[in-house]
Amino acid sequence: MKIVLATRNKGKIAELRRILDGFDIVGLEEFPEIEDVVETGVTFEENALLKAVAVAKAAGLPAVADDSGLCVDVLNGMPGVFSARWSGRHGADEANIDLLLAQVGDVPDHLLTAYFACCAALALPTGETRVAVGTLPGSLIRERRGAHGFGYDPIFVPDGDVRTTAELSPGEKDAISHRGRAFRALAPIVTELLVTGA
Ligand SMILES: O=c1nc[nH]c2c1ncn2[C@H]1C[C@H](O)[C@@H](COP(=O)(O)OP(=O)(O)OP(=O)(O)O)O1
Ligand SMILES: [Mg+2]
Repeated sequence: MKIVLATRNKGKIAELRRILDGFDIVGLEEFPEIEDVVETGVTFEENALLKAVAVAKAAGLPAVADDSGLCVDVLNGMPGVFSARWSGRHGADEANIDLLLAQVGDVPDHLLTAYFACCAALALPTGETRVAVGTLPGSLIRERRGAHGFGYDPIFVPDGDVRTTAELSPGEKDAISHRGRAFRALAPIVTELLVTGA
């Protein structure tokens, strides 16, 4: 059974196609008529469900969506659900990083703890839904390092490593990432719902 990947973020698409290896994934590029979903929620779960439900209904197929972001402790969890549009323009990764680093410019290094969060959502055309979450704890650095990944990866060092998530190989990132954790938790739920209808 085909599953639509309800995201237009190229970095996520690459990761999710690896993580959901074995599922029959079709991209949103096969549904050019489906409009972007406005992310009006204030939690990752709300936005992930908005995206999955809208695409499942529009495509008439099961859809999975990801809503994710970077939560910085000294900023009380911001940018959080606003991560993609933190600098005011959606998906402007470099401007988002610049603004975030300016905001923590006077914060001592040892207080730069943060975590990535992801909510993975599945929706059926009937409106039935499931969600799973994953997080990756770490801390921020003030200079960009690494060329892999996307978004805030060049300034995020996961706990237990000295490299940024942009310096990890794709497989290393998938193994520990918030997205890997969320979608590996969702995968058996997808199988159960699609195969057995339970
Ligand atoms: O592993 C990650 N490594 C680095 N940065 C990340 C990661 N995961 C999320 N992020 C950041 C990127 C973006 O600033 C925001 C996601 O925002 P989010 O609304 O979920 O995605 P999006 O609008 O780009 O695509 P879409 O909504 O179509 O799935 O968090
Ligand atoms: Mg988005």
